[in-house]
Amino acid sequence: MRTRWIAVLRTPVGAGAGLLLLGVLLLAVFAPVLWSHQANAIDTDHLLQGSSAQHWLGTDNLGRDIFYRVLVASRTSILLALLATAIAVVTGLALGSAPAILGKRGGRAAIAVVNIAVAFPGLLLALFFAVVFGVGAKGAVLAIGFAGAPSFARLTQTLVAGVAERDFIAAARIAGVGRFRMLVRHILPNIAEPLVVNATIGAGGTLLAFAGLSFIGLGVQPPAYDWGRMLGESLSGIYVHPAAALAPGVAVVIAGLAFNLFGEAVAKGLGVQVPRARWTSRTPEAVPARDSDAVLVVEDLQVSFPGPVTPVRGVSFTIRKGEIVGLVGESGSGKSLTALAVAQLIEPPGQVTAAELSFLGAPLLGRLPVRSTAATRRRLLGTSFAMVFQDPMTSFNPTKRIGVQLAEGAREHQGLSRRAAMNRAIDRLRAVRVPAAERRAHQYPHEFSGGMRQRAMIGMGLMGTPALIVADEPTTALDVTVQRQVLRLLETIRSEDDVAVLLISHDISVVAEICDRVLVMYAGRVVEDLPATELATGARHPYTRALLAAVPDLDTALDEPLAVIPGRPVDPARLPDGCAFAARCSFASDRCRTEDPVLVDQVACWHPQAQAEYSSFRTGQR
Ligand SMILES: Nc1ncnc2c1ncn2[C@@H]1O[C@H](COP(=O)(O)OP(=O)(O)OP(=O)(O)O)[C@@H](O)[C@H]1O
Repeated sequence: MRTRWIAVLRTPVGAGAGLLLLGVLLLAVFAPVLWSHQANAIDTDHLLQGSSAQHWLGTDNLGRDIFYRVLVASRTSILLALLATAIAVVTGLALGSAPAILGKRGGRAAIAVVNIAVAFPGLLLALFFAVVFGVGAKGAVLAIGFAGAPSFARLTQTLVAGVAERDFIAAARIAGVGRFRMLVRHILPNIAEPLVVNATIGAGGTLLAFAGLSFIGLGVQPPAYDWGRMLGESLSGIYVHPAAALAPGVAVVIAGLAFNLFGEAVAKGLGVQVPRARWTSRTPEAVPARDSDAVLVVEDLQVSFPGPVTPVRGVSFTIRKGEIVGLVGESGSGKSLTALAVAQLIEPPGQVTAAELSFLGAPLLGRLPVRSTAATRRRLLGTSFAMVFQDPMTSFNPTKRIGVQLAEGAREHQGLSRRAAMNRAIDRLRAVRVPAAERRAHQYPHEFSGGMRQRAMIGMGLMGTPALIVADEPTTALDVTVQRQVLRLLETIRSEDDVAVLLISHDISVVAEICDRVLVMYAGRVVEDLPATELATGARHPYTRALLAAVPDLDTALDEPLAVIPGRPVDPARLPDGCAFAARCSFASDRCRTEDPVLVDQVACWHPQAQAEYSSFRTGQR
């Protein structure tokens, strides 16, 4: 990051703005020390004089030198502007990050407050607060600070929401990191840069606003003086002594420009822009897992969004100890939403309902059973549940060392000391075959290769004693060799530690390679559930068959076009009556177009096909 700032200062605009700002700040520090005497010296022989060799910009009504007074006023003007900016930023940061800390209701209230405050013109707010806090420098600082807060609150909200979407936040949430800690350690470091840049630009505007309040007599009071006050005092004589009125005005413009230009140059150089949903559910009674080996029981899971649109429509499955279950389907079939719902990562306005959603026998939805608390539910997920995301680059917080990120959850849930947690992190990195684990633990995510980052992500899941790893397209961003290594690693973890795995992929050949069972999803439903070994011969749903037929292999004729599934996946907002796949299915009958088939005997189809061998698909890799 430091090198990027240096690069900005090396550009002509960056260097110019930086020098100008440095000059203004040095002036604010040293001018009162060097020239207070000249600025305050009263010379009754030279009252209200124009420019002369002795007084370059003339004198005021007490014969004081305007030039030196403009220089000396720089400290009050800039200091008060910086103070007001600091108040605006801190208040804005507190208001803007409140939704991330306060949960659903408090968050909504904070957003409403910000929305209302933003709707008021800043100048009106400043005048209102100036009257509330009283006339004078203190009142003006508070007034301008609070008047500037809503725009920083909105900026913070936008930035926090942007970071909250990232996978490393989801990973930290699954690891059970608390809201406050999440904000301080994961979110704020990632939004600090745009905030600082915007605060710098904002300081220019604050300087101008402060001069405005002093100009109309609500800011700095005599005998103190700032540029605004000087401007106000000399305005009446602008036609006789223009320099006396123009000089403080020019000073405001130059100082304001210095902050603005510098902020803009840095924003441009760093690529900084100058400007979701929580858990609700039906409340089923706690249903104990019916199967003592069941790690995850999902019964009639629905995920919906306002529209209304229900991209996941009644998904049911059970994953048992040490089982690897594949969830496969085209893009948009609802695989990721299913995984996110299981991980409790669907945010409002998204809604999750299920007849049952339980993990290791504990219900994840609805009212908590007696003697259970939200903290125990969080701890259960934090220690026994792991999620691996598609993009290993976004899965880690870029500002923190890998080892620290792995250690964080262990410190929180297992109460390990800093050193013990770091030792476990190194041990887990070794377990996922990261070479030179001790050295690597002290490196940042960008120093890891893609495959190594993905393995480190799996290592993060292994910090506790996971019973289930949900891996959402864990190999899609990796090349084939690394993809194979990651799949092998998941398989090894399963066989060594009896960990269950839900592997999500749009690639049926990846799923077939390591899974025990395959769930095929289409338009938010599981349309077929079958053992992976039966994929080649036992698939009965026309959609599963179409997915299999679209996988090329060494026997695929090179001179013929690759098989594709005709048509496009359905839009969850516009589901047809009957079977959602009917429009693309060559076996569809009138019944298919009017009646929606349900999963019976592991297949949801009115015309399940007889078992057959697929020439173009092999599961022989297993
Ligand atoms: N926040 C949301 N609001 C409305 N619709 C959404 C939202 N998130 C996802 N969807 C819709 O839900 C459907 C299923 O999305 P999901 O991400 O689960 O698909 P997927 O099968 O995982 O696809 P991919 O492989 O591309 O990730 C998509 O049509 C998507 O547009």
